[in-house]
Amino acid sequence: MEVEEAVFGVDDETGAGEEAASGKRRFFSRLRDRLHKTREQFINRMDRLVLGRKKIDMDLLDELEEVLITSDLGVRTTQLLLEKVADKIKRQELKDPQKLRDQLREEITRILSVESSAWDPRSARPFVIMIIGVNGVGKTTTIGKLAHQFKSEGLKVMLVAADTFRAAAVEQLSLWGERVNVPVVKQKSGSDPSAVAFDAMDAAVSRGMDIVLLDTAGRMHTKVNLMEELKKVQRVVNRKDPSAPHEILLVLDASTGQNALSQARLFKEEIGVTGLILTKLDGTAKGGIIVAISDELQLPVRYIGIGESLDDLRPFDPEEFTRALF
Ligand SMILES: Nc1nc2c(ncn2[C@@H]2O[C@H](COP(=O)(O)OP(=O)(O)OP(=O)(O)O)[C@@H](O)[C@H]2O)c(=O)[nH]1
Repeated sequence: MEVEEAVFGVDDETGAGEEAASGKRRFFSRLRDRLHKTREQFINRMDRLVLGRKKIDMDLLDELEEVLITSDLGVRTTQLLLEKVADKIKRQELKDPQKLRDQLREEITRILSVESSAWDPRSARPFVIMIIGVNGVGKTTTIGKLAHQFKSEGLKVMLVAADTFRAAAVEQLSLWGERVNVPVVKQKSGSDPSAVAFDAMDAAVSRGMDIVLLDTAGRMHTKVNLMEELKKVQRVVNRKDPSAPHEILLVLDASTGQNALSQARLFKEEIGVTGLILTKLDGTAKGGIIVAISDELQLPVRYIGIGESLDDLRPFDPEEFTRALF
């Protein structure tokens, strides 16, 4: 086993609160900016729909249905939203077409606020996070960004290259390790991923790590082997620490729209996914998929990715997201 060395820096906590607040503000304006294609596809079309209308009639609801479906909210979630709107109209609580927007925003925020256990990486040591998802969705990049964030919070992070099938994947993870200055556990290409995970668990304990980020293979999700292999990694980690893995996060590429939804369905069925990370919400008009996935799968979105730089991954806040979108 090989563990690349890293030096851990000491964080300067002076003005940390202020810095966090201004970081949040900066992220919000970037989020707003990067969601512009989804906004154009969804919100702006909805706004144009109600423009100049005096009442909400069947025609308007039909057109709204089309906007929702073509914004990747999916048939099921679209029906749910339309039922809520129809219900409000029936109860005379919604008459003005101009109020439709507020109504939808409220409902969508509710859908995105999936109930879940608190996200608490300090609840165990090491806190083991398995990152899963098909190739190309942004897994490795996301691991790099997560490592950077945890490290800047003063946590000791270790990366584990359990995607041993592709030499390039191990190499890419090593580069991230160097870039954010955290150790990477790896073995030679082709070795058993669960053996890498097994050794990594020992290394993490002996080196007093706070966070272990496990990168896994992502060949096509239709291959039964992949699921079996992921389960094996999960079992091995669990044997080392009965409370681990503490999170199994599924990474999905939002720009693939309905495809991301079917991947999520399949992974959830096979593996005990605990949460989601939606990447590439920038530059896509298919961002509405986040609503469909939350509604159908009832899994919390833990992080969203809105670009390629280190700071373009943030914890997901439904309120902030809908505020930026609408
Ligand atoms: N625009 C944008 N690009 C992203 C985001 N996250 C990741 N990417 C890019 O997506 C591409 C694929 O990312 P990887 O991290 O290599 O994806 P992976 O899932 O590890 O893929 P494999 O290594 O092929 O399994 C890279 O070019 C990333 O820079 C994001 O939030 N926005």
